[in-house]
Amino acid sequence: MHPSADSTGPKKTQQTYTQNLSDLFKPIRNLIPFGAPSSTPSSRLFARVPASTVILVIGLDGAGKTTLLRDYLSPRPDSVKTITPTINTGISLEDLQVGPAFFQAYDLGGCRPPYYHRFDEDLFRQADAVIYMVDAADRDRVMEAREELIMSGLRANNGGMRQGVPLLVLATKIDLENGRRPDQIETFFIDNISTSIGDRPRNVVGVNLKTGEGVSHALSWLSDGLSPRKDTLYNEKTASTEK
Ligand SMILES: Nc1nc2c(ncn2[C@@H]2O[C@H](COP(=O)(O)OP(=O)(O)OP(=O)(O)O)[C@@H](O)[C@H]2O)c(=O)[nH]1
Ligand SMILES: [Mg+2]
Repeated sequence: MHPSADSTGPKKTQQTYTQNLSDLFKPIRNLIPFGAPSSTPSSRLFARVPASTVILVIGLDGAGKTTLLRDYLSPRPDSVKTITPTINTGISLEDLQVGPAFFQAYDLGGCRPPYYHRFDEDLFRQADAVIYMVDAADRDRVMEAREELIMSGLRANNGGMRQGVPLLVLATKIDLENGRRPDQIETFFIDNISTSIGDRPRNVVGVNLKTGEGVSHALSWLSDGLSPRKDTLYNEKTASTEK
């Protein structure tokens, strides 16, 4: 809870929160000097995306966000910075620069006051791409994960993903016995909510973050679509995956 909430009540909290929201990311930019870190497979993959591209990595707790950042995108685990916003939202972001791109990960969902969704919306709105991570083996929470995506990411009135921003759904833990298959996740996350998703590039890829299965395929799709000289690729791939 925001520290001022106890003394000022909910209305003031909302105002304070809104007022500070735009300042939230300034410290992140200041903390991480822009420059080319050592060359890695991931930095080469994202080398051609526009400078300061923001890729939001989001999903419920335990979906695999930290594993993706630390084990697959980062040159070293300690390259991932944990950022606690200047206001006390109870949420921390993990931030990682990969070539010209910034990956920002945080846990979406849980038991939170409603104004937290404004935080979600703001993050979604500034994103140039969204990686939405879903634990395919957590059958009980797949519905919750979808509701969170719709509520903050897609249907927000003044926030949410901008038009045309690509959505990559990563279905993790496909190695586990009780995992839903990627095509089931696709039906649930894409086909059944196609009106909310709208006309944007989208893809669903099943991954095993223990072995890396599926990861480079998924990240290549994203980097290809964000790289200016291949801007037609999404249209081709999207067309071929639509049913
Ligand atoms: N078997 C299996 N385990 C996975 C996979 N992906 C992630 N895990 C495990 O799931 C657990 C949670 O992964 P994290 O990367 O910490 O998840 P997170 O989304 O960062 O979770 P929070 O920080 O709590 O929001 C870890 O023990 C991972 O090793 C996968 O594809 N297969
Ligand atoms: Mg984590």
